Amino acid sequence: MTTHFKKFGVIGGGAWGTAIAQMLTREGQDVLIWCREPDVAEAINTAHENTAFLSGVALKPALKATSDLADLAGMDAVFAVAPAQHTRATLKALKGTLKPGTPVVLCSKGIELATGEFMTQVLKDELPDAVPAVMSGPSFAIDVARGLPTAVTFAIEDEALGTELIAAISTPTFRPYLAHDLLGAEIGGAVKNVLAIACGIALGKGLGRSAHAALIARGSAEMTRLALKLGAERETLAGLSGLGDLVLTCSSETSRNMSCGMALGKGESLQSILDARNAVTEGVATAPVLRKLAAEHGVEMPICDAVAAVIEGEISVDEAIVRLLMRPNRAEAVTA
Ligand SMILES: NC(=O)C1=CN([C@@H]2O[C@H](COP(=O)(O)OP(=O)(O)OC[C@H]3O[C@@H](n4cnc5c(N)ncnc54)[C@H](O)[C@@H]3O)[C@@H](O)[C@H]2O)C=CC1
Ligand SMILES: O=C(CO)COP(=O)(O)O
Repeated sequence: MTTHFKKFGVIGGGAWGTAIAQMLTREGQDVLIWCREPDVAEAINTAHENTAFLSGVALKPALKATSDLADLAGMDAVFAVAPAQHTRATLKALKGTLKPGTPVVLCSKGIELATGEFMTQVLKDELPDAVPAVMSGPSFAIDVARGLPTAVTFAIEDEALGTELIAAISTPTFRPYLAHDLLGAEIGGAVKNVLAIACGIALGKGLGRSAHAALIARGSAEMTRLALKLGAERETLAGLSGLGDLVLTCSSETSRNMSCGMALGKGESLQSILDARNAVTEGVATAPVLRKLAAEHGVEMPICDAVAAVIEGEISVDEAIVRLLMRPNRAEAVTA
C-alpha cells in the first residue's frame, strides 16, 4: 500500500517512546523523538542509546532526537508517549504547529488525575484539529525495541486512515490490529495498571497463584463493567488492549506496576518504592482517579478500590486483603 506517512514525531523519550521510535525508524521514514532531558536527546543522537530509560539497546543511527518540541512541527503523524499526567502539557506546547488533520496516536496508559479525563479527551481539549488514535496492548518497551514479536490494538474512527497508518507502521514483528473503540482501548490500558499493582501485592504477600489468577479474572470483570457503563465495547476489553495487556502486566516483574505491588506486598513503603526508580508507575496516579470515576458512575470495582485505598494511605495491605476476602458472595456475571 502506498502511504503519505513519511515523517513521524514521537513525544517522550522514556522507554516506550524510545521503543516506538526505534520500531518506526526504517528506510523511507524519518523519525524524530522529543526527549524532555537534553542529555537523553544528545545520547540518542551521538551514542545511539537511551541510557537513562532504555539502556542496553542499540538504537538505529537514523533515529534522530531533539529536546525542542517545536521541532515536531509539520510531522505526518505524532505518537504521544509522555506519562499520562504530563500528556496535556506536551500537547499544549504543540498548539499551532501540527497541520490540521494530523493523526496523534495516544500511547500512554492512564487517566489524568486533575480532571478525570482519558487521553483522547485531553487531546481534544488541547489539539482539537488533530485526529485521535489509541495504540495500546501487551507490549513491554524492551521487547519492542529488541524486535521481539508484539501485537497491539490500534483504535481510530476512520477505517481508511487507520488501514493506511497500520500499513505504514507495522513490521514483521510489530502487528497493530485495527479497531474503532478508542475509549475501550484506553480503559483497558489504564485499568490494567491498577490491577497489576493488586496482583503484585498478592504475590509479594505470598498469597499464591490461585489468588493471583482470581485477581486477574475478577479484575477483568471490573474493567469490563466500567467499560460497558462508559459506552465502550465488551469485545475491546477481551482483546489485546484489555485482557492481553492485563495478562502481560499482571504476570511479569518487568512491569513497573506489578513490581511496585510486589514490593508493597513485601512491606516496603510506597514512597521508598517510587523514590528508588527512574521510571513512571502509572497505576499509582490512576488508582485514586479511577476510584472516583467508578463511584461517580456507580460501577463496583472492589479490587481497584482496595488498591486506591492502600495508595492513599487509608488502609494497610493486610486490611485491603481482608476487605476483599470478606465481601459478601455474589453472582459471577460482569453486569450482575
Ligand atoms: N515502558 C513500557 O513498557 C510501556 C509504557 N507504556 C506507557 O508509556 C507511557 C510512558 O512510559 P515510559 O516510556 O515507560 O516512561 P519511563 O518510565 O521510561 O520514563 C519516564 C518518562 O517520563 C518523562 N517525564 C518525567 N517528567 C515529565 C514531565 N514533567 N513532562 C513530560 N515528561 C516527563 C521522562 O522524560 C521520561 O520520558 C506511560 O503512560 C506508560 O504506561 C505503554 C506501553 C509499554
Ligand atoms: O504497559 C505495559 C506493557 O504493556 C508496561 O507496563 P508497566 O508500566 O507496568 O511496566
